[in-house]
Amino acid sequence: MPAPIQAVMLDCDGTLVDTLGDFDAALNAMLRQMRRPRIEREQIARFVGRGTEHLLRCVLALQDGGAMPDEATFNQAWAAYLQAYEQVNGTHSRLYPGVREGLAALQAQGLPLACLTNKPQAFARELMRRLGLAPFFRFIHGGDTFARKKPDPLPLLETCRLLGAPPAATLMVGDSRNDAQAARAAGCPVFLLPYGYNYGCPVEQEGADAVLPDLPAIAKRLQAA
Ligand SMILES: O=C(O)COP(=O)(O)O
Ligand SMILES: [Mg+2]
Repeated sequence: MPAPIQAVMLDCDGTLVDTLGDFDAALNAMLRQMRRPRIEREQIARFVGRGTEHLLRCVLALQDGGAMPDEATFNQAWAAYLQAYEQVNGTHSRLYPGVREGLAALQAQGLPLACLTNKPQAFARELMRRLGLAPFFRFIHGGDTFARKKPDPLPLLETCRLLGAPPAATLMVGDSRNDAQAARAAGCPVFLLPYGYNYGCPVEQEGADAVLPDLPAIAKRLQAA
């Protein structure tokens, strides 16, 4: 770790919260409404992490032999999905083990924290509130907060600026190559957790500064540094 860490940004889906149950419920409600076949969780997990547009395009293309949806189909899916997700948000989600303790340990070290996800901001804020995590974060930023989303470095750079810490001293904690690529491009150090959604690939190959088992292990590593 080149510079002492002054602030931490944490991804949401696959890092803090196992949201696969919410994605499952909302996507299958959308597909039902569109009179399409259902999709299984294992398949959904491979599409999570690059935001809602990407998720919907992947699901529809999978069902249509790889053909991307036309605008009307996409717009229908988008409206149905957002409505369904808003209804289920948090109902079928659970925190990964150690998340609350890990966030408390980071906070106890005096580190300002931000949640930085590709989920729409309104859904992310409501989810954090429902799970009781909102008070840990100075900012909760989503995929629609800035002009571009991860793996673009922009949301990380903007969040660092708001946190008042230089990118080189702001740690990104995530579960996927989007987080690693965005962090690299922003000049932020990055730790990955192995239990989330990384397109079905092991996170060890994503070039992170470290892969650690859970959030408490990350807090311990920062304290020891
Ligand atoms: O793709 C999403 O909707 C959320 O993904 P993230 O929380 O891992 O950024
Ligand atoms: Mg993630």
